[in-house]
Amino acid sequence: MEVDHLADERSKAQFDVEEMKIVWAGSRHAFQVSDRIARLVASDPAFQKDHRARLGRKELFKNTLRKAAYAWKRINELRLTEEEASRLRFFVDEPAFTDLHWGMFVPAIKGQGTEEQQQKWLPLAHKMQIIGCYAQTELGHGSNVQGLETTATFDPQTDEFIIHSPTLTSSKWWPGGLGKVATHGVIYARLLTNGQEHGVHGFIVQIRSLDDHLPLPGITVGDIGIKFGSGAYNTMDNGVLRFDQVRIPRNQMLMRVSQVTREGKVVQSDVPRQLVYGTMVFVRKTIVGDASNALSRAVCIATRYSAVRRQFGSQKGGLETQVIDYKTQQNRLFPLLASAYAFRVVGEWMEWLYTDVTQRLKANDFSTLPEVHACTAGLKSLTTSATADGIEECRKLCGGHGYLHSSGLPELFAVYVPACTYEGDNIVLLLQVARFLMKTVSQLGSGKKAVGTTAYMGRVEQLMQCRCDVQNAEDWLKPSIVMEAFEARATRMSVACARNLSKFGNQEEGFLELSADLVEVAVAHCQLIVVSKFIEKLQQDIPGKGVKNQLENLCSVYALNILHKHLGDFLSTGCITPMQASLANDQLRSLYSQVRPNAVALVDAFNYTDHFLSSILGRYDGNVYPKLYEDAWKDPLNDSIVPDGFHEYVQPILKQQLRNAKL
Ligand SMILES: CC/C=C\C/C=C\C/C=C\C/C=C\CC/C=C/C(=O)SCCNC(=O)CCNC(=O)[C@H](O)C(C)(C)COP(=O)(O)OP(=O)(O)OC[C@H]1O[C@@H](n2cnc3c(N)ncnc32)[C@H](O)[C@@H]1OP(=O)(O)O
Ligand SMILES: Cc1cc2nc3c(=O)[nH]c(=O)nc-3n(C[C@H](O)[C@H](O)[C@H](O)COP(=O)(O)OP(=O)(O)OC[C@H]3O[C@@H](n4cnc5c(N)ncnc54)[C@H](O)[C@@H]3O)c2cc1C
Repeated sequence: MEVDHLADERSKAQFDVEEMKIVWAGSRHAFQVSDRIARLVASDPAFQKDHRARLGRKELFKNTLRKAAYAWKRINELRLTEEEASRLRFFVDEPAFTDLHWGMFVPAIKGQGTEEQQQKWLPLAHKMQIIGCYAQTELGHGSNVQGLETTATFDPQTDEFIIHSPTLTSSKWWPGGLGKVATHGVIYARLLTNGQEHGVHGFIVQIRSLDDHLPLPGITVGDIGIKFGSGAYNTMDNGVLRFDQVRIPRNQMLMRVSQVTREGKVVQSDVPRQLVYGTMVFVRKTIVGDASNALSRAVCIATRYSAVRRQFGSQKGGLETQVIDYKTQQNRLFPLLASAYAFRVVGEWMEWLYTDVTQRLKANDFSTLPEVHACTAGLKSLTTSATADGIEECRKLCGGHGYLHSSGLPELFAVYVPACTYEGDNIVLLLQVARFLMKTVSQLGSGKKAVGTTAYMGRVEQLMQCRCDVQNAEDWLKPSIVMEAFEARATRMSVACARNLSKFGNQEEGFLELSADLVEVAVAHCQLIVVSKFIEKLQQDIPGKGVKNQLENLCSVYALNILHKHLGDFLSTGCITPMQASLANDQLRSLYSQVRPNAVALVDAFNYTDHFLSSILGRYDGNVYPKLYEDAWKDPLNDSIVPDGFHEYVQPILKQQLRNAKL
C-alpha cells in the first residue's frame, strides 16, 4: 500500500487546493488540458527522462530526436489542438529543435512576413515539411543587433539577394536547432541595395537539402559544442553557420516592415522599423510566464523536502524538527513560493498585454509598442534573474541531497540559467527599460501623459513628497500603502537619475557613466509592475474556500520581502522610515506563520506529476529516503563491485605501498 508521508501536511491546508489549481492554470479549461496532457506524457514510457544524465552527447541528442518525432506522431494521431500540442512539448520537458521551430521561426514569419509570404511558408512549417530556426546572433555580436555583419546584397540582374558572411565574427553562432536539424532559418543580415545600407532585416534561407539533409552549396554549418551542465541543454543543437555568397530569391526577405522592389528600391511600410525585433518581444513575454514554471518546480521540490527533512530539536527521544519550521528556512523559501505565484500573475497579464498590442498593430496603432518593449524586456530580465537565483537557493535549501542529480535541481538550474542571457542579456534589457523611463521622466513637464505601467509617474509631485502612513505592522497589509511606497521609490529613483543625467553635456556619456544606477531604477520599476499586477489580480472575484486569502498572504510576502531586500532604496529616498521598515519585517514574520500550514498544499496546487518534477526529494508522497537509497544502486558505477580501472590504476599503488611497508 502506498503511504503518503505528507498527508499530515496536506490535512493542515486552510484553502481549497482544487480551486487553487484552477487559479494557477489560468482557467478551468487550461487546468483540464494541462492535467490531461501531463498524465498522458507521464504514463508513456517513451517519454522517460530519468536516464538522461548518463548518456553521452551523441546518444543524448539521438534520444531527443526520437522523443521529438514520437511527440509529433502522438500530436497527429490524437489530433491535438495547438494548445494541447504546446502543453505536450512542455511536459516532455526536453529542450529540442522544435522549441525554436514553433517558438521563433513560425512567429518570425507570422510577425514579419507579408500575407503572401505567410501563405507560402506557414503551411510548410505547420506540417513540419520544413524545420526552421532563428539565426540572429553571431560570433562577434549578440546584444548589439545593429552590429551584425552578415550581409544580404540585392542583385538586380538576377532578382536575388546574396547572403554572405564576410568575416569570421559574422558566423551565426548560437541559434538553437541550427546545428544539426534545421532545414531553413530566418537569418538576420544587413540589407544592401544599390550600394546603400538599410539596416538589419530577416531573410528566409534554406540551409540543408530536403532530400539528403546535406548543407546547400555555399553553406558551412555545425554544432557549437557542449554547453553548461551534463545532459541539460545539450539536447539542443545550438549551431554555427557561414554563408559564401548564397543566393536566395528576392521574395524571401521578410517584407512586412520594408520592401525591396524589382529595381532594388527600398520602400518602408507604415509600420515602425522596430517590428523587425518583434519576435524577441513575443518570446520575452513567453519567457516571463515560463519563469513561474521553472521557479514553481524548484519551490515544489524544496517545500516538500523541507517538510520531510528533520534536523535537531528532538525532545525526549521524540521526532526532530521539520526543517520547514525553522524561521530561516521560511525566510528563504516562502518569498520564492510567493515569487512563483507573482510571476504566474504577471505572466498572465503579459499575455493580455501582447494580445492587446497585436490587435493595435493590426489596426495601425503603434502607440503602445515602446511600453510593451520596455515591459517585456524588463520583466524578462527581472523574472529570469530571480528564477535562476531561486533555483540555486532551492538546491541549498535541500542541503546535501539537493546536490544529487536525482533531486532534479542541478539539471533544472543548468537548463534554466541561460534564460538570463538568451533573448537579451538581462543587464542590456534593463538598460532598455531605463532609457524608456528616462524618456518618460523628461516628457513629464511637456504635458505628454504617462500611460500604462508608467501612469504613476503622472503623480510625480505627490509621489516626490508623500509620507508613508504605516503606524503598526498590520498597516503593511494594505494594498494602497504598499503601492504608494513602491511607486514613490520608483519615481524618486527615476527622478534622481534623470537629474544626474541632465548634469552631463552629452546624454549618451551620462547614460554610460550612470548605467549601474539606471539598472537599479529599472529594477525598481519592474518590481512595482509585479506588485501592482498581483494587487490588481486580488481585486477580482476569486472563488474557492480560502483561496483569495492565501493569494493575499503571498502577495504581501512578495512585496514585503522585496522591500526588505531593497531597504537601502526605500530608506535613502525617504519613502519609509527605519521604524516602518522594522514593522514591515514584523509583518513578514507573521505572514510566514500563516503560510507555513499551507505550504505543501500551495505547491500541490501547481499540479505537477512526479514524472515532470523528476525529483526524488519532491515526490508527491514524500517517500524520500527509501527511494534515494534505491536510486543510488542504479548508478552504473554500482554495476560491478570492483570498478573498471581499479586493477589497472589503483591496485598497483596499493601494492607498491604494501611492498614499501614490508621493506
Ligand atoms: C523559442 C522559445 C519559445 C518559447 C519560450 C518559452 C520558454 C523559454 C524556454 C526556452 C527558450 C528556448 C530557447 C531560447 C532561444 C533564444 C533565442 C535568442 O536568444 S534570439 C536572439 C535574441 N537577441 C537579443 O535579444 C539581442 C538583444 N538586443 C536587442 O534586443 C537590441 O539590439 C537592443 C534592445 C539592445 C537595442 O539596440 P540599440 O542598438 O540600442 O537600439 P536600436 O537602434 O536597435 O533600437 C532603437 C529603438 O528601438 C527600440 N527597440 C529596441 N528593441 C525593440 C523591440 N524588441 N521592440 C520594440 N522596440 C524596440 C528602442 O527602445 C529604441 O527606441 P527609441 O528610438 O528610443 O524610441
Ligand atoms: C542557450 C542559448 C540559446 C540561444 N539561442 C539563440 C537562438 O536561437 N538564436 C539566436 O540568434 N541567438 C541565440 N542565443 C544568443 C543570445 O541571444 C545572446 O547570447 C544574447 O543575446 C547575449 O548576447 P551576447 O552573447 O552578445 O552577450 P554580450 O553582449 O557579449 O554580453 C557580455 C557582457 O557584456 C555586457 N554588455 C553588453 N552590452 C552592454 C552594454 N551596452 N552595456 C552594459 N553592458 C553590456 C553584458 O551585460 C554581459 O555581461 C542563445 C544563447 C544561449 C546562451
